[in-house]
Amino acid sequence: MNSPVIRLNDGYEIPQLGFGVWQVPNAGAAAAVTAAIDAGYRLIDTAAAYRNEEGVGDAIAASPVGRDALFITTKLANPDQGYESTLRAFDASMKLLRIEKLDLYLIHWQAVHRGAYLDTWKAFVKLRDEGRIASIGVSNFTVPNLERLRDETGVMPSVNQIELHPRFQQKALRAYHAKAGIATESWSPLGQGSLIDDPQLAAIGRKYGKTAAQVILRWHLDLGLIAIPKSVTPARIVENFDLFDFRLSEEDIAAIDKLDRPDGRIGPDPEVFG
Ligand SMILES: NC(=O)C1=CN([C@@H]2O[C@H](COP(=O)(O)OP(=O)(O)OC[C@H]3O[C@@H](n4cnc5c(N)ncnc54)[C@H](OP(=O)(O)O)[C@@H]3O)[C@@H](O)[C@H]2O)C=CC1
Ligand SMILES: O=C(O)C(=O)[C@@H](O)[C@H](O)C(=O)CO
Repeated sequence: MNSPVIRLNDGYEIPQLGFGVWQVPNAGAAAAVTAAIDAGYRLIDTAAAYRNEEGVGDAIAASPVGRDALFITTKLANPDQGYESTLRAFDASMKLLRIEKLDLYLIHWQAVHRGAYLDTWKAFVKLRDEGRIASIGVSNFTVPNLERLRDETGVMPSVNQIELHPRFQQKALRAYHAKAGIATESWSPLGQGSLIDDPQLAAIGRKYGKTAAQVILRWHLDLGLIAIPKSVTPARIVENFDLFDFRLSEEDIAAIDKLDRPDGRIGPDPEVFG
């Protein structure tokens, strides 16, 4: 079964369920991405900072699925922020990925102290206008900086990829995205694996004959989010895509809603990181 898709504010469609490759070594990236494509994933999420774009490129080149059926995301690394440096970094990523056109390019972090995200965004708009990228977006951006991009360039990001999982649900930012027409993409959707042992999630899973991981990922989909779980374990790669034969009840969604914690963040704080 195929992943459902979400329509972005620029008219392009993105698969709702994808495959992330942070912490997958370059040498193992081709095998992991090939297993993911075999399992049915079409969205692959990498980044220059992951240093595995070449391995991802190997899997794309060898894929039995045509390039047009795949949706490739990469991200601009923080030290490359700035107008000219972004143009150079984009070329470097495309050389490693060995593709003609990128589906989605993200500014990895707003990195406010660098003072360069606006110039970076202007370079993104140029690359999009030249047809080298379909969709442009950001990651780890806060509302004032999203609005600054829109106000200064007239282009609102299509996606904001943010840390989001049942213990850190980002309700306020999600509500803003919904009003502003920005798609929310959940990074570390499984809480980096920390939520898998939650007994409540396992109990919900038993009702559907599913694992806690599948319940969490189904929750992302039922909320209308894009989720990009990572695994290098072939059975888990398959398990995490086996979500399309059930939906969570309103009661179960309400129970997961209560797992949200003000201190539930696992990764860096976007206000200061980068
Ligand atoms: N924009 C950003 O700043 C960030 C983006 N990301 C993106 O989000 C993706 C996903 O986030 P990530 O931090 O990797 O964490 P995830 O929430 O996807 O969790 C991955 C961890 O969970 C384990 N796991 C996966 N599936 C299962 C399962 N079914 N049962 C039990 N354990 C499981 C994996 O182990 P194993 O691999 O050993 O199977 C791994 O340790 C990244 O790969 C990256 O693409 C992530 C962080 C920041
Ligand atoms: O995985 C990513 O996309 C990240 O940005 C993380 O590596 C993040 O930089 C981090 O967790 C650093 O500790």
